[in-house]
Amino acid sequence: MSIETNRRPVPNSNERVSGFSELPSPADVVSELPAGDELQYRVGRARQEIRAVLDGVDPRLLVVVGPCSIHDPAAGLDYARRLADAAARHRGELLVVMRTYFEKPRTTVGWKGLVNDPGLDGGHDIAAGLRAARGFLRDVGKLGLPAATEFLEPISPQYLADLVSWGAIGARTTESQIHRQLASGLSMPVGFKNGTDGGLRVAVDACLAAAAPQAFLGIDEDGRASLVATSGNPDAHLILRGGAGGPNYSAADVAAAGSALAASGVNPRVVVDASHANSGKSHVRQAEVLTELASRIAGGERAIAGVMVESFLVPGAQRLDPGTTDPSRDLVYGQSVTDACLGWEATEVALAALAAAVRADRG
Ligand SMILES: O=C[C@H](O)[C@H](O)COP(=O)(O)O
Ligand SMILES: C=C(OP(=O)(O)O)C(=O)O
Repeated sequence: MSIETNRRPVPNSNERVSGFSELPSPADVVSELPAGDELQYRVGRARQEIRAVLDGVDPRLLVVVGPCSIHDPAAGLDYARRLADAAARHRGELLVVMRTYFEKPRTTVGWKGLVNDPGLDGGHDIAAGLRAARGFLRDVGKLGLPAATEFLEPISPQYLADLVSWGAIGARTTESQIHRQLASGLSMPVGFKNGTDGGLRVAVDACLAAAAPQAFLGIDEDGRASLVATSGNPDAHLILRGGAGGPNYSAADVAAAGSALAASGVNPRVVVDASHANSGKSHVRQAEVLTELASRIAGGERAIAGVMVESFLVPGAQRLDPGTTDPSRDLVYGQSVTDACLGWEATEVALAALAAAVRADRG
C-alpha cells in the first residue's frame, strides 16, 4: 500500500526513493499469529538449554541445521518434520535447532529471502513475507523444534524474535554497529560469524559490543519510531565460518579463537560452521568437514560447543532469478535456492555421527 500524504515533500530529500508502503505493526502481526502459551514456554526453555550448552554446563552439542534459506514454506515444513524426528532420536547427545533463515545478506544482489520477497518474483510483498515467516516459525515450534535465524533488518525482530531460540549475525554484518546494538537487545543467545576476510577480531569486538547496554533508533511493538535502550546480551559467542584465506575449523584455529575470546573475557567455546568458507560452499565438502569435526569431538575436543550445517531435502542448490524464474514450474522441490545444502540422507548420517561422537567423549 503506498501512503497518500498531503504533506509537502521536504526539499532535497527522498530524491531516489520511489515509494513508501505502510507495513502492519509488529503488534498487528503478532496478534494475527500469536505464539500461544505452550510455544512461548518452549522457546524460553530452548533458550536456556542453548545457554547451558554454550557454557558447557549441558554436555550436549548444539547443532544448528537446516536450509540455507526458507523459500518454500511447505518444503521447509516437510524438512522440519523429518528433523524433529531425528532431533528426538538424538536428544541425549544433540540439541538440534533448525535453521529458519528468512533474511539473506547478499554479496552484491540477489533474492534477499522470504521476508523481503515471499513471491520469489521481485514483488517485495514484505507484509506477506513477515506473516509467512511468523507462520512458519509457529509451525516449526509446534513440532517441538527450536528455531534459529539470522537477524539482518534491524526492525524485523519485533515481528519474529519471540519465536526464535538462537540468533546469528552474519559475516557481512558482524562489524556493523547497528547489528551489534540489535544483538545487545535480543532475548536469545546470538552468535557472531567471523568476517568474510576470516578476521576474528571483528567478531570478538562484536561480542563485547553486544554484551554492553546500548541506545539506538528502532521501533516499538506498535511500529512507532523509538529510542531503544538495551541491557546487553551476555550470551554473545563466536561462529567460525572460514574466510577469504580458507577454512578456520582446524583444532589449531579453534584453539586460537578460544584464546582470543578468553583474553577479551568472552565465552571461549565456539560454534563451527561446516558450510560457507569452511567448505568452499560445497555440500560434498561440508559432509567431510562434519566427519572431521565428529572425530575431533569423539577425541575429546571440548572447545566446540556447536556446529552449523546447511541442509535441505535435496542435495545441492538451484538458481533463482526473481522475475525470470517461475517458482511454480522451474524449481526443484526441497532444494536450496541460495547456498548448496547437504541432502536429507547425508544429514541423517552426519547427525548420527555427531551423536556418536558426543557419546564417545561425553558419556
Ligand atoms: O548463506 C548465504 C550466502 O552465503 C550469503 O547470503 C551470500 O550469498 P551470495 O554471495 O550468493 O550473495
Ligand atoms: C549468510 C550466512 O552465512 P555467512 O554470514 O557466514 O556468509 C548464513 O549462515 O546463511
